[in-house]
Amino acid sequence: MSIYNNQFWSIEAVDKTALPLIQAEIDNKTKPPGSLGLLEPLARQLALCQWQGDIRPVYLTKPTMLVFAADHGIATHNISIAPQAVTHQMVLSFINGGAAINSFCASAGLTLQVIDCGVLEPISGSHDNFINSRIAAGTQDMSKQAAMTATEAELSLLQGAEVAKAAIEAGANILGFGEMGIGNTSAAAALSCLLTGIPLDELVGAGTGISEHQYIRKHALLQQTINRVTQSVGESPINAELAVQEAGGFEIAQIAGAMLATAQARKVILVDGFIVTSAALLALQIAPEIRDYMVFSHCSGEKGHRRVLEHLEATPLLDMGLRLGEGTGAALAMPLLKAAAAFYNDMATFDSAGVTL
Ligand SMILES: Cc1cc2ncn([C@H]3O[C@H](COP(=O)(O)O)[C@@H](O)[C@H]3O)c2cc1C
Ligand SMILES: O=C(O)c1cccnc1
Repeated sequence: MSIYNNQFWSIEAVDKTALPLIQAEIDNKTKPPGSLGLLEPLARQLALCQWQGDIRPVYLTKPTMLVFAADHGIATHNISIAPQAVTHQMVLSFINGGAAINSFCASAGLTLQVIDCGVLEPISGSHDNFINSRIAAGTQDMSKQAAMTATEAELSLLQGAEVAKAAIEAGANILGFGEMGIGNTSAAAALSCLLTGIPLDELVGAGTGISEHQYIRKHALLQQTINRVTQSVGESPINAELAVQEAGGFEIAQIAGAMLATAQARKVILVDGFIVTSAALLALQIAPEIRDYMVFSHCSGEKGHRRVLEHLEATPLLDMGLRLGEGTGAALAMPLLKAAAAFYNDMATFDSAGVTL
């Protein structure tokens, strides 16, 4: 059985026959219909994901942010503002609590875990909030050859799934996904292009904020990558199995595996920015049913993100020009999920409050 097929993952779409009952519950709240905007479909989605045959409160238990990190061969071409060593340095900062994602997780009440999927230099020592899930010391340079082998790609999906399962077993029923990996806006752009057929021009952005000079080099390297792959495969878009090997990063592939395991357990997936969305594209191609469990937290300032969200017909909760990654957009959206659950659970109905229209 192929890991690139939902027969392997057995993800079940949510039970849409529950929709009228859930919608009626929302419409009975003391407010004009639809007046809570995007919070309403959000509450509906949470209720559908947790549906057990009758109307009951929705719960967000031990919300957890998983930040997957890895290095990228393509980054040796100086297409980021930072050298590859910064991936390792930022992972240490996540472990030590000093990064933006630490601040936002603390303020939103999220548990944070950091996962090394293939940072060049391994992290030494053991740490409470750190998981070693290494595949290799960075991917190969995708402009010249496939980023990873078939075995590495499969292992990435499986190991990512294990990380999510462990977080769910520890009590989480909602998982946010973040990433760290210098050069990974390049991997995300190439992967999104290969999976969707969206023109590369619309997907290559400034990442960390590179110069025009660097942008031209980044674009050329990504075009070289797409040409190399489409010439060898002979078609475009290509399937998830090939796309992840050719252009995936270890963190992106593990995020896709973790998302698949999250939906398999019928738990909610909180998608971050451009890079995490490229992992979502991968997971969606493997099991389209996963879509029901995905909440798109924000639209990043990275050029391709809006285009990919449009392609997915996804409405992000926030649009704040964030372009950091790490899971920051997902963490910032967490209070909105709590608010959606709160109004769904606690708000009075017209009957109970004695309000009549
Ligand atoms: C100090 C620093 C902290 C970061 N935190 C997230 N990223 C973000 O930037 C990287 C992607 O952009 P590019 O493709 O241009 O390298 C990823 O590591 C992403 O998480 C950071 C980048 C830097 C430099
Ligand atoms: O949207 C993102 O995920 C993003 C954008 C720029 C840099 N790092 C991440």
